[in-house]
Amino acid sequence: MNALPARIACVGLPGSGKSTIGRQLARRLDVKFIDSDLVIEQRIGCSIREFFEREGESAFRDLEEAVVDELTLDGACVLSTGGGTILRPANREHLRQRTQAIYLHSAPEDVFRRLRNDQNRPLLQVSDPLARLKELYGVRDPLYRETSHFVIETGRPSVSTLVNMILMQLELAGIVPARA
Ligand SMILES: Nc1ncnc2c1ncn2[C@@H]1O[C@H](COP(=O)(O)OP(=O)(O)O)[C@@H](O)[C@H]1O
Ligand SMILES: O=C(O)C1=C[C@@H](OP(=O)(O)O)[C@@H](O)[C@H](O)C1
Ligand SMILES: [Mg+2]
Repeated sequence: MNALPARIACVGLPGSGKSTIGRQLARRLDVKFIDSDLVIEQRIGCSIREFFEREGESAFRDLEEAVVDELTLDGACVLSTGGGTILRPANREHLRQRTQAIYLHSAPEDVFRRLRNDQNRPLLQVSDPLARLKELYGVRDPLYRETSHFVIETGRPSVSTLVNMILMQLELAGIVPARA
């Protein structure tokens, strides 16, 4: 059994449930919850969508890389990343080496259903968001897999069932203690 509790990270497409599941998982493990997007928004003083529009994606990725480097050295926590965090090789390496990374695998159709009416995802403010999600999936799915230690299928189960499934995987791997 490892020294407990571990640093756990959630990776996956926008709408795969990283923020929602990460928050519940942290509560269940009684560790701090950190959402890298919220940390970035606190630092820039505006929404990520506004920042994207004003400064462009690459300025956002620079900031994200600095924040991920910092947060993956923080103590025991559940860290929910942004969907594009895995695009930068340094982020993939930090997540792989410093955390137990969980890929919340979702089909583009599932996340499309969840995010249809969400105005806060800058990359999906296009005329055909489903086509955009399929494109993102094609590029990113191999990178999520390369980064992560566990893959969880999120298509059908509820958030609380997924949290239980993740806890079970982490217990089986000896990363968190088995519940009584
Ligand atoms: N397994 C799930 N079943 C149903 N709804 C979900 C599931 N996972 C996430 N959601 C919903 O989808 C939306 C996006 O989730 P969110 O946690 O913001 O995703 P991410 O942080 O990966 O972009 C939220 O409204 C959330 O409640
Ligand atoms: O997929 C992406 O490139 C992004 C996903 C967002 O996070 P979520 O995955 O929580 O939506 C956020 O980091 C930013 O808008 C960029
Ligand atoms: Mg999120």
